[in-house]
Amino acid sequence: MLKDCRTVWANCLRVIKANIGEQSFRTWFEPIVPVQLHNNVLIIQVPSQFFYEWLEEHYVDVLKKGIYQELGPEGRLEYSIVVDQGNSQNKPRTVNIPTSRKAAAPTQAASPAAAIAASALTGSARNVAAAAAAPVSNPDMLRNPFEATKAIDRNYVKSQLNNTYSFENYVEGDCNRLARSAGLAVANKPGTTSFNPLMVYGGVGLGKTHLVQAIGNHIKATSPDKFVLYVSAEKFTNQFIESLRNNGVQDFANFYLLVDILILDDVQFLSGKDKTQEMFFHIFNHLHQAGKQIVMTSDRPPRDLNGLEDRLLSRFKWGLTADLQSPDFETRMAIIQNKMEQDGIDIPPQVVEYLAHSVNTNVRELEGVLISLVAQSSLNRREIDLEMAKQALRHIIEEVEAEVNLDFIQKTVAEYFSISLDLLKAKTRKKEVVTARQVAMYFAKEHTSHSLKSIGFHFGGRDHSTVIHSVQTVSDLIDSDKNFRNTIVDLRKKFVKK
Ligand SMILES: Nc1ncnc2c1ncn2[C@@H]1O[C@H](COP(=O)(O)OP(=O)(O)OP(=O)(O)O)[C@@H](O)[C@H]1O
Repeated sequence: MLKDCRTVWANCLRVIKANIGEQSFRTWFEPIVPVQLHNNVLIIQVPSQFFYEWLEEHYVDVLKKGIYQELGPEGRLEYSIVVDQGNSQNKPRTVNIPTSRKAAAPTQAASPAAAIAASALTGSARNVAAAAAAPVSNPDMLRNPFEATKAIDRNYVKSQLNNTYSFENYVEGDCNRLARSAGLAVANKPGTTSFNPLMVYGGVGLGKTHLVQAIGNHIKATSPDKFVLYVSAEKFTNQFIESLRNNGVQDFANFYLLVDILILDDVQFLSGKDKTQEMFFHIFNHLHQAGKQIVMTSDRPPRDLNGLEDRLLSRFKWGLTADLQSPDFETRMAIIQNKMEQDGIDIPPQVVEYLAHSVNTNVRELEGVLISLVAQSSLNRREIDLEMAKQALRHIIEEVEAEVNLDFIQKTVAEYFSISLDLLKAKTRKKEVVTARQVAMYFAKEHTSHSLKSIGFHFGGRDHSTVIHSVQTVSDLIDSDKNFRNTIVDLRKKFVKK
């Protein structure tokens, strides 16, 4: 009797179902569509390259068993798949790939750990010439994640969002404007903006985790049906290693494939971890192709992520890469005020200003200083005042003041000449303001590594020739005007390390 592909596949499924877990069956076999049976070759359609690779790695034995039972020893299996071309410009195409092994009497199933270790993911299948056809997709493939997590090792959901991180308490400044607004766009329309993946990078303690957690919290609050997962790259790696050890790689992948918004923190941690990168690469492809949102952080720009595979790095560039810089004086002030409000701390304005001037390294340090000051105050039962702040922060301040920065110079010079900071940077040509501005530029050139162009920019957007002129004028006045020389000597003391 002539068999048709649907009957053969239905019978194969029966064999498969009896041999694997229900969750795995639903995730990996229900989305498959039988398309053709010809000369003992059964062609099945799968939704993606990753899907095909996963089947070949993890279920080839059970597939062989089914085919053998239905079509005998000469039976063959071929996959019709959507090939990821590794380039967002190219549309996916469908290719037919024969299974790596021919149907045979079933053998002992290889352990998933062994399979992944001997990974055939980069095998010849990738190079098979593509035959153009319509892409295949099956939206049912992603099941209700919460249902799935019941069946899957609960360890995977342990690292989660901290709801104290929000956009509301993430202070905006020049240092983070692009990253913050891209984050907000992603949070409002996950998976549908061109910021996918969104990669946020920046130095230690500048707010990467806060920002990406705010994205996750926002999505959770506005779309409770979405499965948002925040995980550090370190945790991801440990879970993966653990899954290898426990023969639980399928469960690991099953779990991650169900995520709607994947937030991977500190992606630089994957450097040099080839197998983990490979797993992440496939999860990334699958989620991206299914229109799911991916958000990542890194302590450096993608081009400096040595030890990460090129194919992964090239995918990071598909979306948007936004950096976080150290906050400027005004942003530091706002961050302190925000923190005071949040924690109900009361600190006099001049102390706030002093802190914002003195701690200009990173936000975490700024917060740390604030906490230690509050602790000192409560231990000594004393109101926080400038003296106490100076005393408490002596070590940090000394360190920081050793590096005189532009903010500090501008503020000190403005104070010395009794004019406002705004006026110092304004367009006005009033004589006393011009002199103060020229002096401040002179010290900026002397004490910072800013270029002439950058100095001009920080003084109300002036060009570099204005800075050259200012420095020259001040030098001439030092030579010709004794009073002016004394002013400079006086001021210079404030910028020299004691
Ligand atoms: N713009 C900001 N507004 C308010 N708080 C901020 C801002 N940036 C950072 N913070 C706070 O600073 C602290 C450090 O931030 P976070 O942990 O997000 O930094 P990170 O860049 O992820 O650091 P690491 O490099 O160590 O992972 C957090 O308490 C965070 O809430």
